[in-house]
Amino acid sequence: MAFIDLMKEKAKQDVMTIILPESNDKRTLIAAAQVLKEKTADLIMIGKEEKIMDGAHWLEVDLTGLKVVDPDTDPKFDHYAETLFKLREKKGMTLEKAQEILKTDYITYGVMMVKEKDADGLVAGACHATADTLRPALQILKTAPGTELVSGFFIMDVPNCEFGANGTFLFADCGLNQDPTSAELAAIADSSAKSFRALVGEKPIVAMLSHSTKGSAKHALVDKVVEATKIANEKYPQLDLDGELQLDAAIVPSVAKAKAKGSEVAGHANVLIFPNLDCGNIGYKLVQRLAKAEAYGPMLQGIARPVNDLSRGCSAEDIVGVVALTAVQAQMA
Ligand SMILES: CC(C)(COP(=O)(O)OP(=O)(O)OC[C@H]1O[C@@H](n2cnc3c(N)ncnc32)[C@H](O)[C@@H]1OP(=O)(O)O)[C@@H](O)C(=O)NCCC(=O)NCCS
Ligand SMILES: CC(=O)OP(=O)(O)O
Repeated sequence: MAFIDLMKEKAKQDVMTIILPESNDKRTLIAAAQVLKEKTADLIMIGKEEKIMDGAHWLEVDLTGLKVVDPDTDPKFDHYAETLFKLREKKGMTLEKAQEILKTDYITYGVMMVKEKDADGLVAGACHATADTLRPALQILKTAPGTELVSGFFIMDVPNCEFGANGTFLFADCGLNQDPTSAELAAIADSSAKSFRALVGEKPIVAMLSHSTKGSAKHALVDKVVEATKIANEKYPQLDLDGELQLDAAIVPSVAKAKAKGSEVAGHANVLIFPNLDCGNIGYKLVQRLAKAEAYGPMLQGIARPVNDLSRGCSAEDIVGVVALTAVQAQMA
């Protein structure tokens, strides 16, 4: 069974409530209809019911079962405004500002619903840049206890691929941390291994990627990954993790033999940790667009409750996939 079909089956076993706040986005409406039909989640959209139903009618999709929350009439509006004000008061938030944000920013409204456990998770980003999608979640939900930082990953499902876990990989960080330090890279590796095990269900084999394999190049960029590998191996000795490795040495057994003899990770990696966001973001888009891989994300890991992002280049099918993965994360939260 394909990875995403397994996720959908899991999601159906204990149905979670997921918010899709971008009710003005056509792909989101199409995706919502499919999610409701496949019963992988109960859905809430934020906005004006009449407008959403008009959109659905025009797109000829069926949104029967959808719950719509309108901030203008929601009886919980005042509670959310008061809570947001209190949460962010030290950062200069006023009650008036909180009310204004919640009237106009549906993503923040949805994040407040997740915070207050009126929903189990949220997916947005089809028509908002990542910074605008994730900032409210980082500010309001914060990092999960026991986690050093929030990071962004993709599950990549590559067709006709013998590498990774039968073509399934986790790539991180592809969405959030722009220039992680060595310590942050090590923390991203640990979170990624946990996410891979939880979602893909296989043993994570983690490669710390670089343009160098085991000292083949010298540069401060390489030193950062060498240090990250050292920190990760000291801090998380239970992980199968190695670095610094080039991508071919990380996933292709024959290249690993030549470049990284003796490494048990090289040639077998299924969790790929990129040295910075340029590499991660460009790397996932290359694999998605040129190898025609399914790319689900950017998913967040290390956040207190499930909120996940999308690329503005996503399809309705991608949204359906990320909703299923979010529901599975919510089941485990
Ligand atoms: C997400 C992002 C906007 C946050 O940075 P920012 O707007 O400068 O905001 P700040 O650094 O002030 O962070 C806002 C809050 O989030 C928290 N935060 C930011 N990054 C965090 C992380 N990785 N883990 C945990 N918390 C984080 C901060 O601590 C801060 O909390 P506070 O306001 O309670 O003090 C920034 O990291 C970013 O732009 N990332 C790249 C996104 C992107 O364009 N990706 C490419 C496409 S996917
Ligand atoms: C993940 C990502 O790159 O998002 P966007 O395409 O919206 O910038």
